[in-house]
Amino acid sequence: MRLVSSAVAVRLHLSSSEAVQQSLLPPQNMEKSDDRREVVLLATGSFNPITVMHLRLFELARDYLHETGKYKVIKGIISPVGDGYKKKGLIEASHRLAMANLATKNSNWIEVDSWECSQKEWMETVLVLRHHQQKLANANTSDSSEKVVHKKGHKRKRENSYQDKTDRCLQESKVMPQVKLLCGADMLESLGKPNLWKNEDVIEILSSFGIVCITRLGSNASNFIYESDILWKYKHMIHLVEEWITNDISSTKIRRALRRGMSIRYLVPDSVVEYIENHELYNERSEERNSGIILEPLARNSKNS
Ligand SMILES: Nc1ncnc2c1ncn2[C@@H]1O[C@H](COP(=O)(O)OP(=O)(O)OP(=O)(O)O)[C@@H](O)[C@H]1O
Ligand SMILES: NC(=O)c1ccc[n+]([C@@H]2O[C@H](COP(=O)(O)O)[C@@H](O)[C@H]2O)c1
Ligand SMILES: [Zn+2]
Repeated sequence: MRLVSSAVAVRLHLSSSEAVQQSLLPPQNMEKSDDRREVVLLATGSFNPITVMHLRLFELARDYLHETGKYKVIKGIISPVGDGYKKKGLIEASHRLAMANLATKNSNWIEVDSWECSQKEWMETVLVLRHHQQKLANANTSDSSEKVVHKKGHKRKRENSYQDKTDRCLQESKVMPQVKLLCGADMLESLGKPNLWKNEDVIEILSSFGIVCITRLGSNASNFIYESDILWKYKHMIHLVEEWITNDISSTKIRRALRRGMSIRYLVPDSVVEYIENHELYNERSEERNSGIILEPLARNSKNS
């Protein structure tokens, strides 16, 4: 349930006499005021295949944001990249999507979204963030336009008066959840690779959304922020989360183990192990997919530069 400030809730839903009654009710009957900003965490990546560390990123980020007292994480979204990304060894999105769905089956807040990987071509991460932010905005607007007021025992649609619009804006600015990019420190560092990311995209990701970054062995996120002028400027939009229980699980290592016929049990969820076995995924042949092909963002950005 979405929590709105009680003042706004009172103005939106109640007549003045109801409002007076409501204000006299004991606190447990009133909608609790919660000033924390709602956040949706969006993780993009290959997920080739999904590992338990990908799931841990979400848990770590949520704990961290809740501990600040300023944010309330309402959803996590895993968005596997489309086949057009052309990364070496990237298997079909349909399999990566299916494995991610199996892996998140037991989570009541992390979901998998197929919008990005069902696009014909690879798309910049900023567009994926925009898409999910827009989806939330649409849901929010239709929610509020469907609200009804009770007057003389009748229900009617909210009027579209100036006051109504102002109320709605006030409510939306209060409750509109913010999509934030969730990533590991290696992905943060990739922002500095020539031709991989456009500067304007990095600026928009930082200024309009923000990043929650989990530390990773082999990467030094805080040093990278220090060395990058853009990241330094927007450092207030980057939440750096320390993973104390370090674990160097990566999809590359999972694929390597599989090629060598070694067990990957307990590194990925059991259902994913089973899916990989049943579909005979990941072997020397699949590792050669896209071999010799330039990664799409590199190809696209060097063409345009
Ligand atoms: N062990 C980890 N610690 C921190 N972040 C991680 C870890 N594993 C994956 N991530 C993050 O998860 C996101 C998706 O990563 P990706 O699908 O590339 O997995 P990966 O394990 O890094 O795979 P690969 O080895 O193929 O690059 C990225 O933001 C990446 O930084
Ligand atoms: N310019 C960009 O928007 C850009 C560049 C490189 C990678 N990415 C994204 O970052 C993620 C990286 O995933 P991998 O670490 O698995 O390669 C993917 O989701 C990819 O689409 C975005
Ligand atoms: Zn990676």
